[in-house]
Amino acid sequence: MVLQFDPKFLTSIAWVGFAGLLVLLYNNLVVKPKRIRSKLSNQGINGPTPTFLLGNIREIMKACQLIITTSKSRSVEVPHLHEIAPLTFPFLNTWKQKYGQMFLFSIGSNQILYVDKPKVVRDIVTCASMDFGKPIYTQRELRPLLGQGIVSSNGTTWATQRKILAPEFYMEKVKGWITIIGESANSLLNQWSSIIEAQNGTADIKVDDYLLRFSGDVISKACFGSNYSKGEEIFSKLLALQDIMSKNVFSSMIPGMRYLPTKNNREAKSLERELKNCILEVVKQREKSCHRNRDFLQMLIEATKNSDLTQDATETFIVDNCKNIYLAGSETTSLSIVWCLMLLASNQEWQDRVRAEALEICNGRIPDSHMLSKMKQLTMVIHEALRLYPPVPVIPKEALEDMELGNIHVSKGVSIWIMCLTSHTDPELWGSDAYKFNPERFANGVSGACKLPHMYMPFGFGVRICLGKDLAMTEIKMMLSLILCNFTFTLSSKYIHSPAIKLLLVPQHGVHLLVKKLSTT
Ligand code: HEM
Repeated sequence: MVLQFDPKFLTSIAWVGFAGLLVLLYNNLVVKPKRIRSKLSNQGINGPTPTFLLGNIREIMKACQLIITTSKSRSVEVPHLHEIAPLTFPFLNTWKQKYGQMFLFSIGSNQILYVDKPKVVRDIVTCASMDFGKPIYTQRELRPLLGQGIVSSNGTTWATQRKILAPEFYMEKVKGWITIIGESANSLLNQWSSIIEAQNGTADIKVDDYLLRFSGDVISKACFGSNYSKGEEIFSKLLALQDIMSKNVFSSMIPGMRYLPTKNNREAKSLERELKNCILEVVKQREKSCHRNRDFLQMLIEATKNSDLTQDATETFIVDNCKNIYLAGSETTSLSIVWCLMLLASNQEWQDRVRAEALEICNGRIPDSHMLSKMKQLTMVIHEALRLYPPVPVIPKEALEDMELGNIHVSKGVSIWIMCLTSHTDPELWGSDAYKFNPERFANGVSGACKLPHMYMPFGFGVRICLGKDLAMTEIKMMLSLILCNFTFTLSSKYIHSPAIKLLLVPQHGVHLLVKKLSTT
């Protein structure tokens, strides 16, 4: 029997559907944001007026553009004071002066509550509720990059992923990777030595890419074991995808933007597909081979074997989490080393101090984890660099349900930005030298350095705290101690001090160092 419908009936259905869609859009783009704003305004929290669809994107882009233009002509010198929030987030700085330590602004239709008040930050940092998660906009807007992996997922999906992934990065596991880390670091030393030799004793080296290769190399080997050359291919595709996505981070948040067939969107889609195929190819090879490595990829494969996930869900779980570990673990680590080198190059006294410590402990050997744990002065320098130049300068969260945070009623759907750049340099918490490089403040740990230790959060906070913290600290210490034992370095005249945001806190023009072999006499 063939069902026949009256065309008039079908037209009315289409109109009802269209009207429903309009109501839904009106509700999401106008009614909901207005309700959120008015609820916060009643609690004394205000902010810049948003425009329809764009929110405050125009002001944000204008402020950032101004900074990019002026940075091109900025002088070479590293400032005596490392006050970088006004350079990197000029719009937040302006609004903070106008609306105080808490205000609301919008990116597209996303309502963002900026919080800088120590008492409220403390309540947020200690909130263990599962209703407090990662912003939904990161899942939506950064989907090609992050998929539904651990970095952006929420609820039970996140809890399952964390339970499987976290033990793989405990210190005991990291100790098992120490040879891989040492070998990858050694390969950088050999490359720099050859360049220095070829340039008669002093080389001007832009260090960023070497360090990114180092941290990518470590993850490739730790995650993919013997298939690590495939890991390198995956890493370079991910970097290309990250580059595309970081170009229009704000405009991609305009509602509907990600559906348009723009050049960027098409390229991102195609790279996303290639990445998926690459990772699944390695998985297939593994399943055929009788040789089973005990690496991260194998653990992901085995975790899905005992689950009731469908074939599609299994593939998504493996692919997205491989991508997440590369993204979360490579550039963050390499940037931390780059900022440490910049600070040590411009503070000769500290460079000499940490070199003396590293030489004494290493005594000509590649350090093991016990030797690394004895490097107290180096740990102080790393903490100080992470304080002044945290690679993740803003930690975004979202109220997934209506909730109370530090006496503020926050509606479901409000994103909350905790900016560690500012909490790391608040003179009330760190003293009058808060903007100065002074690793000595960490001589008695974080609690000795800061009046409210929870305000130091380079690795985030709460249940979502970085799970690669131990691996990152081990890599940073290994690389820095070996560089210090083999080379001396100062800032090159090519270096332009220009911290900028490209998803992470990066030196916009890279870090150029003048590097010499350390004389052993
Ligand atoms: C110095 C280097 C690193 C820094 C500064 C850093 C910083 C961060 C920050 C700020 C977060 C967000 C925490 C939050 O939302 O409260 C995070 C999450 C995460 N990091 Fe790291 N990270 C680093 C290295 C690594 C490494 C080496 C790995 C692994 C290979 C890694 C894996 C992750 C993962 C998987 C998450 C998501 C955790 C979750 O949501 O449950 N990170 N990291």
